[in-house]
Amino acid sequence: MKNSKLLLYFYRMVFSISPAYVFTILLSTAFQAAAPFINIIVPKLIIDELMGGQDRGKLLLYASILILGNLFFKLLNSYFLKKVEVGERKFGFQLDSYLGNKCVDMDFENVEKSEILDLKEKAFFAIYNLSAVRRTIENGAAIINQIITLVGLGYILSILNPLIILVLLLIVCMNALLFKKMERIQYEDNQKAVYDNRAFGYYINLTSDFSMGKDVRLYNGAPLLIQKMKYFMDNLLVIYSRLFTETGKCTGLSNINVQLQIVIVYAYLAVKVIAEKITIGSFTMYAGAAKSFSDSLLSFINAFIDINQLCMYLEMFMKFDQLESKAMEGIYTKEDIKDYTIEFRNVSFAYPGKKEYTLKDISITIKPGERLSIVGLNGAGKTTFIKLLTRLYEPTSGDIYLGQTNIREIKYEEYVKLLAVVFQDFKLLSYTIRDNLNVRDGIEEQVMLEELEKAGFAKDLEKLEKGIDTSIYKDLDKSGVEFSGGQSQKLAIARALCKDSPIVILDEPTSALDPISEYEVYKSFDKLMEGKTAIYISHRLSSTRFSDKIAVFNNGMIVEYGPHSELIKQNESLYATMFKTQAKYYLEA
Ligand SMILES: Nc1ncnc2c1ncn2[C@@H]1O[C@H](COP(=O)(O)OP(=O)(O)OP(=O)(O)O)[C@@H](O)[C@H]1O
Repeated sequence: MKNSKLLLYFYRMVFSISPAYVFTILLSTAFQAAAPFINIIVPKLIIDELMGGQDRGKLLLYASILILGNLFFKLLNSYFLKKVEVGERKFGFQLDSYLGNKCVDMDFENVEKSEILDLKEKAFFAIYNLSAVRRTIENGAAIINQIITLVGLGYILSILNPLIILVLLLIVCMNALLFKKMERIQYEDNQKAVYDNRAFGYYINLTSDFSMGKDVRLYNGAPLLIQKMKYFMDNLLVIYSRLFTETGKCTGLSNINVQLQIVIVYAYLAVKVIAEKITIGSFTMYAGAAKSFSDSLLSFINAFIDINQLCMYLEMFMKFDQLESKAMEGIYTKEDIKDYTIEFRNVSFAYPGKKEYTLKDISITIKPGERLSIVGLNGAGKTTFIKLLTRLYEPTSGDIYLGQTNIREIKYEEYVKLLAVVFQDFKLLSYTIRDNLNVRDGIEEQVMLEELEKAGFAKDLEKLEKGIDTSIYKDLDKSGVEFSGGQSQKLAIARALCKDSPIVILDEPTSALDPISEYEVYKSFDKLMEGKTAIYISHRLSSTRFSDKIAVFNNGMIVEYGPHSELIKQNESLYATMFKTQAKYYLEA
């Protein structure tokens, strides 16, 4: 994308997030640009008056303009500085939530793609480590500011000698080239450091992630962690030491240039004064104007180069911002769907970046209200089947229908209302139980309590002092409770039930429940599902007794399908073998 287009896109986005912030910056910029002129023009008038007429009235007037003018601009600038600071904070929060929404809306399959992770890393690095957004806004303001100042000062200097502008321009350009070189080195090195930064950050987070504490301690993980951290830290140090050496050289050279410029301008002005071509007052004014002109020019060029350089980073940010979410496509709403028959038609699926298919030519129909149990050996593709049904991934080929509608054509946020899912690795949030269960508009406390009871959590709830208002985990509430695996699973089941969706999907729903709780859950399965379609994956094959149909997955295919009573009769079937092996184990024990 061309830089001008990129910047237009960017400033439009900033303006759409916070128009007030943009206006404050523009006003602040205009006042900042006007301020220096007082200190360049008025001292000349004072000095000339002192060397000439020495009119007290005039001197008093000039001195008053100088003092009051400076005071006025100082007050105004510090007022706007504070306003910009507050605006910047507010804009920062708005940008955080904008990016947060972007991440949440991103297609799930993108979350696992390394190129997308890298893009996100680069985009976030630009924003949070390089403050690319703030710098682009500031540079934009600086460019406007400097243009106003340069036009004014350029006019003053052109009265002296237009050539002086040329000399200043040359020296400033030399400095600008050095600055550009520094920026390029910085960009290259920052890009090189992306992977090492990500890996180092990952290991650093691991050290402070207490949920990993048990595994780290019991598997002697600390030395390996330290070793990995050191490895990536050493890589980063090599990159950054080159960066600082190179940028140091550039800074030294540019300082020499600045001194050279001072010598040239002062020598020229001194010659003019000696030749009585200009007054002492004019000497002061031109010297001040030349210094300010060169400062402004350098700031202008630097802001210009910096903004161009930042475009390289902003491009990552824009690419990330423009990632389209397939999940957001679709036209139909929940109300348009009258028939909840689920149909997989010749569905095959390979994970992104993988050649081999995890699911191969799956065709199956699940009628409304039916209970389907999915069983199979580890890695057979059971969870992947659920991921496709829940649209976390799209089939590589084939289609999934709900009634007569391809699920792709249903708006994603509407589609997920039809599903209540408990994944193997479900996550509860660090809110209260009530907030975790508040998954449907208008849900009442009584319903939450009933679903908690159905999921077998009633007795646990009685023991909680704050009942349904107990916080889960201690992240945000000191009195929060760390529930056991089984208790958490009951809460996750209750949350799914609270959604009151016509299709319930449970992946290993009872794996963490004690045998009695599991028995209770299965006993009340009819009540629990209440005519909903239920799909569940379980390695405990006793659960299949409660299902209407069983689909046996092997190597990404459905190899057996039917009710328990039929499959168990086929002695050689995978299902019968698995069922009998488990039953034998229990009986022998
Ligand atoms: N995100 C992923 N990227 C690449 N491959 C994956 C991903 N998730 C799973 N797989 C692979 O897909 C295959 C099927 O995994 P899946 O989780 O569907 O199996 P499963 O039948 O649910 O297994 P289990 O009974 O162990 O839970 C496995 O070989 C697994 O390694």
